[in-house]
Amino acid sequence: MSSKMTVRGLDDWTFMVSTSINGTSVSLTANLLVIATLVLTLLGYFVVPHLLSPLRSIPGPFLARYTNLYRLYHTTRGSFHLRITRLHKTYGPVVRIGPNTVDIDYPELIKLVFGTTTKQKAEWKKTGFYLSSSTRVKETGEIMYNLFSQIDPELHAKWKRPVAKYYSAAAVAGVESKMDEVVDMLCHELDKKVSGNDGQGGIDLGKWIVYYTWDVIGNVTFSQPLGYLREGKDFDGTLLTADKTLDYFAFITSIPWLDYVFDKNRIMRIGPPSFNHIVGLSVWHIMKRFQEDQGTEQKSRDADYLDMFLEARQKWPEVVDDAMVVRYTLSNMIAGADTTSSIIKTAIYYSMMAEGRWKKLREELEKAGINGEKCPVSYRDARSVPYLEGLVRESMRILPGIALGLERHVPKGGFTLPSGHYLPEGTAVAMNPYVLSRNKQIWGENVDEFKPERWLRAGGENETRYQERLQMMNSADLTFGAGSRMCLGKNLALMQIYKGLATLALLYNVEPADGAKEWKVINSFFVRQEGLEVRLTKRV
Ligand code: HEM
Repeated sequence: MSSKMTVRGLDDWTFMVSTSINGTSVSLTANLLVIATLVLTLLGYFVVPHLLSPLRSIPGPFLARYTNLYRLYHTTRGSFHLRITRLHKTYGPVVRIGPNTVDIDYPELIKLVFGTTTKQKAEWKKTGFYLSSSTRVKETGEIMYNLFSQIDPELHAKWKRPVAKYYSAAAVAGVESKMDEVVDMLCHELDKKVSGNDGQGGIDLGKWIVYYTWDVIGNVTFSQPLGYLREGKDFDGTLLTADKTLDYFAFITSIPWLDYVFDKNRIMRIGPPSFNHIVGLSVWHIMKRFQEDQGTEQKSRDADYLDMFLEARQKWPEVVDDAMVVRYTLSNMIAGADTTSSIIKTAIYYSMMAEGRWKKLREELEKAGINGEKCPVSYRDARSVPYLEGLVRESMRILPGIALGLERHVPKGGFTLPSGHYLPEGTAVAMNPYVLSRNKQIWGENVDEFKPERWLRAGGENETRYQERLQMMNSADLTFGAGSRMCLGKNLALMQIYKGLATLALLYNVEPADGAKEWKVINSFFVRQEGLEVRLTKRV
């Protein structure tokens, strides 16, 4: 009976094939074949690897087991930090967020994964997540990696050595006067806004903060602000391009090879808008500096980063050529402005949303003997005020400037997580500063509350207990990364943040503008907030 059926089946099949030649059932048969092939291919490509994967016992969303498209989709929506926090609430400290990617919420593993000791240094290498944040040079087709995007540990160490010292706290003190010039420019422009509208209408202070940080980066790198404060707008489109490019970087991190289709495609570049303009700007400044150096005029200004990079070129000729100088300037420009403005905006937003917090900041500054006549406030003074310290640290905790998972590959030999899950060599492990800063074991039940006081010594708390608590909080703080790939510009960023906030708090009252809408937080490659509408009035 069954063999008959089979034969009949075969007959039918033959019939269909033969009639297909005449064109009657062709589409049905061909469709069945295509669908079967597709199903088998999909099974082979997505399902079989999952069934065989050593990560299959790790919990996570269903789709993420099979494809990185899950992560790509949520990253593209600009709210991945919220999604991943929810996933950790559902699944616990280990979540599989891609076929080969696991997000972990173990603050105690920061030291190991990011290699904070010499022995562990560079064992857990950066993944392809970082590669896209480089630029393909239009003219030569070369991909220009920078200090951030270079994932080869040896090359990275070689590139970093000649310039690391220029980012120390002492070296950064040398560019403070350049920062002061830009703080003055910011206040000058804000004063015009205040007197222009009598402080009644709203202004988008967030925009002015972005202009401030980009102009600071221009001034400390090239001794020339980029001009956004002066023009009062994104006059050359660079800031919009930067936003779009960072959105693209965020999108591509989940599937880095796609970058060779869209951006680093040698045959026909499809998109996104590139940082070529910033490369061009850097090259222009470098050429100008060469010409100036050949002139007889004595340099009468403080050294800027370009001077330092050119000094490195002289001292380390085997590593630093002209292209490397461009790479260094690009690291400053790409990594330094939007990250910093994001933290300042968060601090202003949370200060003005809670009754009296902005005022308290001013009172604490004044209590420390810092008043409006001392503006721009010196970094040293600003750092001496514990409340400002608490405000800045809390701003970085509640919304870190980078809120995507920082990824590293598991090294040779694999690694077993505290949960007992084994991760083989090559697994991508992500640690997200946003997730870590919501770990209740570290921060307590009120993790979602903005509370600068958590960084200060509490009433009744003795010094030893406070120091222990502080150390615990510090060890879970990944805002600037950790270990050998820690943020090189941390001192520069902190100086901008502290000086900017202290000066603004002394000179202006800031309140939400009448009828202001809720601001929008976009988790791009860096966190970006839109719509910080405030009512600004001058105080002194
Ligand atoms: C509040 C502001 C900033 C934040 C939150 C921030 C955050 C970070 C983080 C998290 C990393 C490490 C990424 C990783 O390991 O996966 C990093 C690296 C880096 N940052 Fe920043 N950054 C800030 C400001 C700056 C500034 C102002 C500069 C330069 C002017 C800068 C330059 C760099 C560079 C060059 C690296 C790569 C360092 C290396 O791999 O050696 N950053 N940053």
